[in-house]
Amino acid sequence: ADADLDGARTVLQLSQQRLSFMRTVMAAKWASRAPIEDLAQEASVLDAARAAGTERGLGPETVAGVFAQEISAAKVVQLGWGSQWLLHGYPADEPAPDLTAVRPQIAALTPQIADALVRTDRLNCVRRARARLLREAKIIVTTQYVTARVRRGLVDAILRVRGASRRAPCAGV
Ligand SMILES: C=C(O[C@@H]1C=C(C(=O)O)C=C[C@H]1O)C(=O)O
Repeated sequence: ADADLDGARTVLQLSQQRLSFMRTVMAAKWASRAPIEDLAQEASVLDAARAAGTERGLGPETVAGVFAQEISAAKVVQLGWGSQWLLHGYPADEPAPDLTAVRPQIAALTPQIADALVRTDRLNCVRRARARLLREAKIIVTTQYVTARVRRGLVDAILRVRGASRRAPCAGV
């Protein structure tokens, strides 16, 4: 069961890494006047998440549920930067990044997150798992513009991840 908490901690660390790309993503969109939300890109992220889950014996929709929260978090952070630049201007002489260069780096985190999720499928057997993870999330997920609600969304989605087949009872976990 401690392994499950450990796996969840790793997912939170990788989520923090993923969110730390979002300032760059927003800068690229700002320069090209592209909207924050890109539904085609979201669909491809969710497809990759389902496939990664299935490959690892996880319920694909439960893995997609985690990535739905990753995406929602990503948009909150981008909106934070967009608001900041609307109010105060985009930083002088900061070059515009290339979105097509950043997205592969973000995509590379998907299998890593899925690997860590494999270790969390018995989290439901861990005492006070939600409270413990919320406390961890506050320490680990510190990207600017992340809110308590964003952290809660991530933690709750992690707690819902399950193996694809029927589970043994918690006794002995
Ligand atoms: C990160 C991006 O912004 C948004 C968030 C996404 C994500 O978290 O994967 C995908 C598409 C966008 O709605 C992006 O456009 O790549």
